[in-house]
Amino acid sequence: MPGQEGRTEEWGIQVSHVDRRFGKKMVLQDISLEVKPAEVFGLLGPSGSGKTTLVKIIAGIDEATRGTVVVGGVQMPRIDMLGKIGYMAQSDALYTDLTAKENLDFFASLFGLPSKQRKRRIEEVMELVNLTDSMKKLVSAYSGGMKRRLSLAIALLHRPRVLILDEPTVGIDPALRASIWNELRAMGRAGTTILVTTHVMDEAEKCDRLGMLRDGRLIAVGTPDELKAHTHSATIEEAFLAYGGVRG
Ligand SMILES: Nc1ncnc2c1ncn2[C@@H]1O[C@H](COP(=O)(O)OP(=O)(O)OP(=O)(O)O)[C@@H](O)[C@H]1O
Repeated sequence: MPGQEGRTEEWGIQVSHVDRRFGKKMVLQDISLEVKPAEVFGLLGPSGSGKTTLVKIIAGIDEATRGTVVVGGVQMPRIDMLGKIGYMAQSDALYTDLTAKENLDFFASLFGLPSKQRKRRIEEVMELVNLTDSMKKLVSAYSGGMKRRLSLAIALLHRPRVLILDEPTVGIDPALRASIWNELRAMGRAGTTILVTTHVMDEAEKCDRLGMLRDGRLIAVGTPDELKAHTHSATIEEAFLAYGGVRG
């Protein structure tokens, strides 16, 4: 239907021959990868390997020096994709002098969430990240982990078809981390395409497929089992090291 969101099968991500250079520094080199619709795809790599730079380009916040990125059939960056992509940055983009509820209201209107659905959806996402009791608190009084959780709630608010999460569970305790991952898996099954960066190996195991980045290059792509089998490794960490990665 014209003007309607695409069908689930259209919401994949295609990255083709992407370079990103900052001055003389080549931060991403010839990255090509495909995230299939409704897949949970993990980007794994040590600090400084280029994960954030790559997800920013995919989300349309930064632009490649060379190469193309297509999300949901649309070449990025495109301002009108804002409402279709949920992006959670590594540093929280929150208004600290507002309450959580006020932040959610602001982003809900920015995303064009119909006001009828707004209240209910805000309650749902806050419940999901276990912040219901802190809805009216000023964000300046939130801990680091609470801010991460609120950022995640905001990224989920408009039920985006594509969810891009940059280290979403940093500073979040193991029990809540497990419940957030359960929810991400459920969203994947329900048709959301999810791209997530992580340092955490047990999170990597929960992804359908993984891309391993080192020094701005993609050194391996596959399911966790494929990557382990290919390198005769017992764990993803061992596989990563076998592919030439370094510890994060
Ligand atoms: N705006 C910029 N100008 C110059 N260099 C940059 C810029 N943004 C990123 N870089 C460099 O690009 C490289 C990759 O950074 P990036 O943040 O993408 O890595 P990362 O894998 O996400 O690391 P981390 O896990 O620590 O977040 C780093 O060497 C960083 O210093």
